[in-house]
Amino acid sequence: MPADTNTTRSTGLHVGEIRPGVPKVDPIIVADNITRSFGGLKAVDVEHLEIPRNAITALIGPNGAGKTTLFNLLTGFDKPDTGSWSFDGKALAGVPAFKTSRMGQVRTFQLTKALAMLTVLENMKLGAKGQAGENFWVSLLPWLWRKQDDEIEQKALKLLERFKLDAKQDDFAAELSGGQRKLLEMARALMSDPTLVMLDEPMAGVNPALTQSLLDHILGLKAEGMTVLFVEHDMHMVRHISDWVIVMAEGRVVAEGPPDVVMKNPAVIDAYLGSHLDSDIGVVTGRVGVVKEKKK
Ligand SMILES: Nc1ncnc2c1ncn2[C@@H]1O[C@H](COP(=O)(O)OP(=O)(O)OP(=O)(O)O)[C@@H](O)[C@H]1O
Repeated sequence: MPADTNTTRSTGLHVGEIRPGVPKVDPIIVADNITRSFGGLKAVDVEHLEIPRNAITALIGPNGAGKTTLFNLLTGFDKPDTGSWSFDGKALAGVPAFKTSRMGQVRTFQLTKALAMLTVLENMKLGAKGQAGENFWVSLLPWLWRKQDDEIEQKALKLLERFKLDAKQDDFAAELSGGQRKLLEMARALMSDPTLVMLDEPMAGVNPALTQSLLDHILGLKAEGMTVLFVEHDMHMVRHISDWVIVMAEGRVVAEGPPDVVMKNPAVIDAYLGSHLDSDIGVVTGRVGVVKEKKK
């Protein structure tokens, strides 16, 4: 992958004045009037939102802002009360999760108990799409599914090598460290050759020793032409890795823009980001265009 592409922040992603809901030059997701309530609580109330293609977008906001609920809606794991949205120009409302993933939109999952009881390689194989076993007629022809199984295994092993988990292929996923689990979640997502990868708190529980590796892998996805959308509380990561930041609060998009612009917005800093903006992990990622300003 070209080194400069890997570290260059994408700019010029939006059209016109920066504001919540601003149109993007080349959006991969376009969402309109998405609402989802739980009882009397409107967890998500998004009027218009566009996610830029082949860029890294962070979705941030305080606890309970609606980030996970929006993620669930966009990926078909939950149904909105109202709204429509498209992925790559195709309408997605009402499309279930397994179909959105076949269409190229995949999300990572925290390792559940059941998945933790499987080996690393078995977890990877579960991430493959269009497996022969899903097709009744093909499943009756053992030579067809055995060949496919071999191909899936080869692909899984290649990815495990890339994520430096090949030595762990026969270990139970439960035995992995927090950071290795995150790498496995990402590697498993790549089994379906996605165009959009949605990461759920990729840095949560990651030991600093693996931070750089994780960041490099995420930058690598973009360098390969994928789009990344992630929910994250780690503001250092958000500042340094994202090309675009979307801020949610109380279900709504309250701000969005390039990280340096959003994070200089006093309302965003005071209300949502707290005061830990004074240190910098630019040295870790080596990204160009790193935000230098420190909060006074
Ligand atoms: N299944 C549910 N049933 C009832 N209320 C829910 C459900 N899921 C989410 N909520 C509520 O919706 C609101 C938004 O929650 P959500 O998990 O989307 O926020 P979040 O921004 O992802 O928060 P966090 O950063 O803490 O993960 C919260 O008030 C939450 O309690």
